[in-house]
Amino acid sequence: MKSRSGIQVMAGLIGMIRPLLSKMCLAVLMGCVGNLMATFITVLGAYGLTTLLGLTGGLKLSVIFTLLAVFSVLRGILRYAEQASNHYIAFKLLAEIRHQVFAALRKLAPAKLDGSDKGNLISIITTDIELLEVFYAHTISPIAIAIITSLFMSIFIGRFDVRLGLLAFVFYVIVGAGIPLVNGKLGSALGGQYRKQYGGLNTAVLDNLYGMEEIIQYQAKEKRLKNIEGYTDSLEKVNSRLKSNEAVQRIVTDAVILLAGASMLAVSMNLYWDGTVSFNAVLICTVAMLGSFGPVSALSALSNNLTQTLASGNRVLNLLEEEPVVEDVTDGAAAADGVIAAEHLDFTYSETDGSTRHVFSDFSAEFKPDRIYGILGKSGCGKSTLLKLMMRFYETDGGAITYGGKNVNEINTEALRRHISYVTQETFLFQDTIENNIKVAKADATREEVCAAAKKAAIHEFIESLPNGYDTKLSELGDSLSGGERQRIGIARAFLHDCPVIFLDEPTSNIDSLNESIILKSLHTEKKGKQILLVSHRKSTMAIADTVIEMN
Ligand SMILES: Nc1ncnc2c1ncn2[C@@H]1O[C@H](COP(=O)(O)OP(=O)(O)OP(=O)(O)O)[C@@H](O)[C@H]1O
Repeated sequence: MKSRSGIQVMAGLIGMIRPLLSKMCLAVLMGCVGNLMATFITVLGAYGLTTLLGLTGGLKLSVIFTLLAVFSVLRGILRYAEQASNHYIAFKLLAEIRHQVFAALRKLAPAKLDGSDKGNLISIITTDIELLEVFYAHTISPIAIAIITSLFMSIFIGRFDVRLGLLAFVFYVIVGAGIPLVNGKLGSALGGQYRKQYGGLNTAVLDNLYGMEEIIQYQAKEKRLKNIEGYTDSLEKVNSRLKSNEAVQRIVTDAVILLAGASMLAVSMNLYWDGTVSFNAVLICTVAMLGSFGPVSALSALSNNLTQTLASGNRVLNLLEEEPVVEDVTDGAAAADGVIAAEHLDFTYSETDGSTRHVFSDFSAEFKPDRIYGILGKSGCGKSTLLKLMMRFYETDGGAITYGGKNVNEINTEALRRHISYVTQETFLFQDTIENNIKVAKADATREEVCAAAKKAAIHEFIESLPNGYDTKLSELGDSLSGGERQRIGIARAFLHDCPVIFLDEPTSNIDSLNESIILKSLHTEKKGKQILLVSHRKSTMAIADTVIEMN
């Protein structure tokens, strides 16, 4: 995984704001004015004190009270407006980022989803993106507000004496930049570690959910629980270190703010004794110093979450920038008819962790129209991989896959996939009705077409026997259906799709011989004008193949 510095992640995330820049500027402006009003509510108190003490240079009490009333009301309104704008920007951007992430996933799938790191992917899509809200709503404008208000206050204090202004500036820099930078540096590895562990925990939980039956059957509960506990323990350890960093940061920030007030008092008193400044200045500068740390101390506190936010930002940016294993062809041929051929194929899987799995060396085969081909071979020899290469889920390292003599890399990927019905070893069922699940293959199919496809796949009678028939809703994970029923729905999809090429990967592995014979008969009837490739270990299924290709 590419690792960026905090500044690089921020630059990447800020780059996405461009369309909402004007709203962000408005939010910053309201934030600055609101925070300065909050500071001046205390500073006006100091002016009032100087007036009550009868010192020169004070303001009239009526003016002070009027300003106090105006500032108090406006402060509230501006704070609300600033927060509302920031959240509007944040949620608009989150929606945009989600669009971008799903567009990236569409490009990266199916190879990316073939990998093992699904839990991590889910935590990027859900919690990591969610965390960016903190960056957009509570990070960018606070940084801008802290810089602008600190400069304003340094100038305001500096008007009494430049040295006092400089002193204030130095303390603002320490609280607003020094402490967060040191804190961020100390916590950045921890923030990254926390996000990584969180992704790992997601993967482990998903694994256990999907493998619940195996866990129960082989009594692996203790071991799996230990595995989850391992993740939660290390998450807790990282979290408690993050929390103790946060506590130290708060203590140090408060101490520095008190030191700033004391220093301002000491230095301004010295200048007063020298006769350089009035007693007014001593009072007002000290109160202004103590009352103006709101924006910079917010920055200081922000560094605690910033490490995690930036780690999340890094993971989201990595996903957005990830190059797909295969780029879709959009300017190629629109059709993929004719003989399908694998010509001297070489292929090796490469995992993100650097490991590889060599599958093909100089493999060749040919598949002609109007025929059913059976593909045989021992487990793991690459039968499914051959189908995936023909679907162009992966690109070959050497040799070529051709359709009617055209290289698969020169055929529009969308047209290619529209040309093929691909039934995988596992049929995914959506939480929808059975009819809609079959209609995934052809959205505008009529009920008659759906029934016809279901009959060919030997699932019609079963569906009709359900109280709600084709309108039956499938529960989550489709667990309410048996493996064979799921498989037959997958096959019904392929019949409904009605393509010139059909790839079936172990289509009958869970199906009884009666239903198998109905499906095989349907395939036999359908084979005219089609190329059907059948991967199976079952002799009875292989019996309908016109040609059997043995893979070694
Ligand atoms: N996404 C992947 N990343 C890395 N290796 C993979 C991936 N998919 C499959 N493999 C490996 O490639 C080899 C070929 O896998 P493939 O699924 O094509 O075999 P198969 O002949 O269809 O096996 P089976 O008959 O058991 O279904 C196997 O060793 C498998 O572990």
